[in-house]
Amino acid sequence: MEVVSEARSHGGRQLVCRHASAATACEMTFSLYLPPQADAGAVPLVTYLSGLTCTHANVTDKGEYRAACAELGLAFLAPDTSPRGEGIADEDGWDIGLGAGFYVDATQQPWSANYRMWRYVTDELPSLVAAEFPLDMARQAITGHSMGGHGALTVALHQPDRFRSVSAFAPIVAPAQVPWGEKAFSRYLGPDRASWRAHDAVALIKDGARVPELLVDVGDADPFLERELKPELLEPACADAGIALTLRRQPGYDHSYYFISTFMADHLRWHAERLR
Ligand SMILES: N[C@@H](CCC(=O)N[C@@H](CSC=O)C(=O)NCC(=O)O)C(=O)O
Repeated sequence: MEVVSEARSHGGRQLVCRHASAATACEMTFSLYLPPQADAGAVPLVTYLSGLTCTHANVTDKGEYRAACAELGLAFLAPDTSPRGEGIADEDGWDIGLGAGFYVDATQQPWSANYRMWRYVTDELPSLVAAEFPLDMARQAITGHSMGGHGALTVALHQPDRFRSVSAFAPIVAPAQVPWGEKAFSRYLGPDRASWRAHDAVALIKDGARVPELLVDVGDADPFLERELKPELLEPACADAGIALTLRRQPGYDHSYYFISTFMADHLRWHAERLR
């Protein structure tokens, strides 16, 4: 692993790192913020999964998480959203291919050669950062935005014992039912819709997956709300499953990092309470 850049921020360290990934068979870049408390011992880890078109850099530059992480003693990990590099499969459109890995392990050619983002974010990257940095992996939380909100929800629903808390900003809650998800899953997972259920938060909950509670913020001026995000589908699913859902519709907010950064500290405080 190579540290590409390091900068002091709020008394801690903002790192950008690159490494050769076995999961995606290419070089991957991630960012990691270590709060000042990491100088004295292992700190809890919040993983943030980003949305379509993003690299690690979008939230690192615009997410405004560092002041709260420094105050609360939280590390903040931001992976990339897809494999990248020469020879990696891609297709026209910002909602498929590069920047749009959808946090699944593709089973279909040509995608399956590199698009193994599930394995990357659930196994390879956590193992790497646990070995390299002072992180308390018994205290983990996960969050994300849009496609990354879908990733955070599905990862936590599959691994409820690993994460003490899960939240999301404007998540795609039922990708198998909306155009972004149908496009990605048909390419990456193939035509058998039964195989999509393992990567659809609403379907997972209906099929018995459980977390104790969820915090979800959406902006009511988000242009993707009705067609792609459909947060209302979470409400009956969580009610039937006994999952305590806090779904907040924030007036006037859109889908951008202006929205995410407004509520970032709020989410981090919510996670910190559960990571104590
Ligand atoms: N075509 C636009 C819109 C892409 C966009 O809004 N991407 C969101 C995530 S959407 C769901 O996963 C995003 O986070 N963009 C990055 C940012 O810094 O705002 C475009 O290409 O900009």
